[in-house]
Amino acid sequence: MYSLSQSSFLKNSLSGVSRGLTKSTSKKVSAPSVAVSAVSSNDRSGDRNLSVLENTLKEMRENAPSPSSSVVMKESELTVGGGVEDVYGEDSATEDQYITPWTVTVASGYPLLRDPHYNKGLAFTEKERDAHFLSGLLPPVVISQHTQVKKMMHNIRQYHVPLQRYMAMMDLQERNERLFYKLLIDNVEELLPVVYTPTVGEACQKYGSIFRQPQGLFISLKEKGRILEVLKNWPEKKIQVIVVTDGERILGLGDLGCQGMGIPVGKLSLYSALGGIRPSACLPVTIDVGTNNEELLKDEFYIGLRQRRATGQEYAELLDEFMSAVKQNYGEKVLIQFEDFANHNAFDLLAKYGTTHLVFNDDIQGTASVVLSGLMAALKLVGGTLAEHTFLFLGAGEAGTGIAELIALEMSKQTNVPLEETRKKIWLVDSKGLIVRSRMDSLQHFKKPWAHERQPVRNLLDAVKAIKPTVLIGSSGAGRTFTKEVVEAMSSVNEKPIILALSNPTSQSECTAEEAYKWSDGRAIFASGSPFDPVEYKGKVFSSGQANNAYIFPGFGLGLIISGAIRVHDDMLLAASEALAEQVTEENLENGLIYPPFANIRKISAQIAAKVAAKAYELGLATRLPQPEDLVSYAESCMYSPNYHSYR
Ligand SMILES: O=C([O-])CC(=O)C(=O)O
Ligand SMILES: [Mg+2]
Repeated sequence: MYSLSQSSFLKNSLSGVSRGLTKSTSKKVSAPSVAVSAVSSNDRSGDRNLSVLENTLKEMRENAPSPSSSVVMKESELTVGGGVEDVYGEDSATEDQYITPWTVTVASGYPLLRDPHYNKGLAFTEKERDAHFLSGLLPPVVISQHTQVKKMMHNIRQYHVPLQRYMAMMDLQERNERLFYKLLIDNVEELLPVVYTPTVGEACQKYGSIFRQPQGLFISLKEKGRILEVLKNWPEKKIQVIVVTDGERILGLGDLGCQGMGIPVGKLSLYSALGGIRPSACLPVTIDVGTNNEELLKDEFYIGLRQRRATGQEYAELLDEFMSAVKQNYGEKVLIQFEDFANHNAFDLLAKYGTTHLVFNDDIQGTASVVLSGLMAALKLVGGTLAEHTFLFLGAGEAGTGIAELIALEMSKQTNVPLEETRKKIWLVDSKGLIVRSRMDSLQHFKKPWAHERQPVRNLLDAVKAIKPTVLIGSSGAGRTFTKEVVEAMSSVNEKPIILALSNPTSQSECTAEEAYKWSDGRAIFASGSPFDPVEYKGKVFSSGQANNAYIFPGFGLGLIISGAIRVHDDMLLAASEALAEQVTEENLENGLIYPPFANIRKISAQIAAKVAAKAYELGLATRLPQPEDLVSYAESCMYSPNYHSYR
């Protein structure tokens, strides 16, 4: 049997493999910075499987979204599972990472049908069936991937319960990864709400009951002291993006503990589908330090540690060990996206690791970038510059203060007015009312920059009346807080009030699209974090955009990866906002849409990636040299394609 030391190497785009080399040598290859480690044993079916291996390697070389066009390759000797060959790019993290304690067979025959990375189901051709011992294992018919997509869509549409659709999609991902991504990419507008918000929220709430297969790495307090070892248990070695949560603030649903895993899994499937990052380069991680959710602690199906959350030093040490282990195992160019941490950790983690790691907080930075982009587009409808508008937020956490800061930064760049001044155009309301100077002493540190001079105001409605904002942004995670009175108050002071209800999932949205249009008498420019269907009001159909960080993070991450960026910089967020806003057409705007349709997201992601990468080069933060001439086509050429390849 011909097997690979961790078969998943195959799924990593590969730069080359050679057999029987045991001496350390080095050579130039024109291909990416990824690795293969192949292990041959004495099984007689080796040669059969080899053809799969070679073709798969070829396929992956063709399909490799790697930043490197040329890397030095080394072969060295390992002693795992028999005669060994190992090839790895020099910019891989450490050689040691390829010494793994076990091997996995690259399947042919029945196991091939059970391997989601290579399985093509009924799309295996006659020749492939003959060559790979599949004859008789499949019914006679051979169908195309296109027909498979059609069939799956038909099947999924039979389910009327969103969670069933979600489970059908997860099953597909476990069965046939390429078909899953093909389906998602080709039907992105229909399937985004299934694999992402709002359904992923319900999936997390019920994750214990629907859990079937681990889709990511669970790192709990039990793993303290051996997180590096745990990382090595993950079958993929060349990781480019990690999305990590500790489950404490999942969407607007609160503490879901270990069951927050649905979020990194969902985000990373968008990284691949929307941003073209190879699925095998994506690692979902949930850090389990317990949960304070009493219901989950009592739930017999709960999958996490049954204890209250560790905090303070215990928490910090676990996170620190994780961050160090990631860097040690995957190198410093792996992107770590923090997702759905509670406010009290999110800001500190970003500040702490922002100077040592390539980190990005999606809720603070991704949401900020997508909202700023929507505002740039909305200004084309309402007129004026950013600095001529007044902003009021409900919610002063990660999203609220993150967006506020990016708006203030952009205003400052546009007007040459210091940040301290531009911030004064932005007001935030939290659970205690308007954030004003007299509350300064009791405010959490991330709220302090927003404490401006004014009389205290106790609630949102009074704040709208007092501030008379032109833009109202909901980022509190609390649903139904933009009441009729609030929307009417916005509409009484604005011809076209801009109203963004960002909280997710739909149940937590500050108001519905229908409410926004009805209560503003059809004048609101509205977008929301979770999608709403078009609304008919007074004979006119109103479509609203989805102000969701899903527009940003996939392209943003791609831009970081293709430039080999080593740090995230705020100017990259601004670049991403501009790139996205440029994709909004006149026609979109005429229809009240301040975001382009998701149907074009791969092209949009390439544009975002190019602008982000260009900024990384400009700032001297890019390590992939020389800079490609045409970054947009380079980004496109690096994107993962879910089309099948032939295994001849
Ligand atoms: O996941 C989403 O839909 C957007 C997001 O980051 C959040 O709400 O936390
Ligand atoms: Mg989030």
